[in-house]
Amino acid sequence: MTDTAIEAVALGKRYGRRDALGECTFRLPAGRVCALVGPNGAGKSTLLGLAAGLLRPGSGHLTVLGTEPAAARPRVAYVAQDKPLYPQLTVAETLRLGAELNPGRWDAGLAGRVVRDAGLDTGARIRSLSGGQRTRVALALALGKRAELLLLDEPMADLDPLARHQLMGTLLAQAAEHGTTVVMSSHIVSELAEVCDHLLLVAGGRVRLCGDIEEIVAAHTLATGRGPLAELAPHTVVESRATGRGLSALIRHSGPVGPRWDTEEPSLEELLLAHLRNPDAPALTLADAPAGREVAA
Ligand SMILES: Nc1ncnc2c1ncn2[C@@H]1O[C@H](COP(=O)(O)OP(=O)(O)OP(=O)(O)O)[C@@H](O)[C@H]1O
Repeated sequence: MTDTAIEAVALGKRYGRRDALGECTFRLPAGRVCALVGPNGAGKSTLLGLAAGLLRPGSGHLTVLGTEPAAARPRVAYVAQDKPLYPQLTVAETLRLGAELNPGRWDAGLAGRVVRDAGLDTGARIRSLSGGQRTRVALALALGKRAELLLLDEPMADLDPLARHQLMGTLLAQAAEHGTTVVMSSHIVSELAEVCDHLLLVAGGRVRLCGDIEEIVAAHTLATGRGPLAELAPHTVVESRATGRGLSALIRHSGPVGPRWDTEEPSLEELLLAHLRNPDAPALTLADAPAGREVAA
């Protein structure tokens, strides 16, 4: 078993003349729960489709669980953004199909529990279900597969808060018990902060941040003061804004910050928002082991 779930080297993908992803280089260690974040159109679904072996790279290279994405498919579960299912099948027939397609791996108890927990009628046809109920069936299929890598494209978007909380709990418990790697795209940053330990931020088809969340946060400082901004020049300034108290800057520190600045660690949300507002800030990719070292900027 490889210690790397996904490795991309100069990965690129075009649709016609449009670059959806370009020059993406990153490594996701196995066993992590990774938040895949980025603005609309950033390339998140494209990246997940490539990792799922459903799209082919236009350039560069991608390995999944130590092999080509297509070869890894039996060990990977992918829940696409639109949660495609067969509308004419019932919930029970859908789960039976999951069992047939995954001989030797299928966990019927877990898949059944995920649908029964919401009181879903297993005789109901998929086409009669609400969006959130369909999502639940799609997640039941993904979890029942007992995959080594779960690729989830906005899995929680149409679930009610209780269902989100409950399904996220099931997902994390399963991931922890079986060492499953999870990659989850979402726009709900506050929720990701609670469940993810790894971050991949893409914007404009490029990797902007990648690494352990605690280490990425620790590499940044929120500095507030009366300036001048030039005092922060030794550091990488991701964003600076005028506030009631003078200036507020999110920096990637290189050494101590001057005494005229109050400093604190940013929250993940503050850090992500600053990077999303400033997509041209220098990228940061942290090595994952042993203590997290910067390997590229
Ligand atoms: N099938 C396609 N044909 C042509 N262009 C596409 C196709 N799929 C995606 N794109 C384009 O590729 C870029 C990346 O799209 P992608 O769906 O990967 O972004 P995303 O980060 O998942 O966005 P969102 O957060 O809105 O779901 C966008 O500019 C999009 O218009």
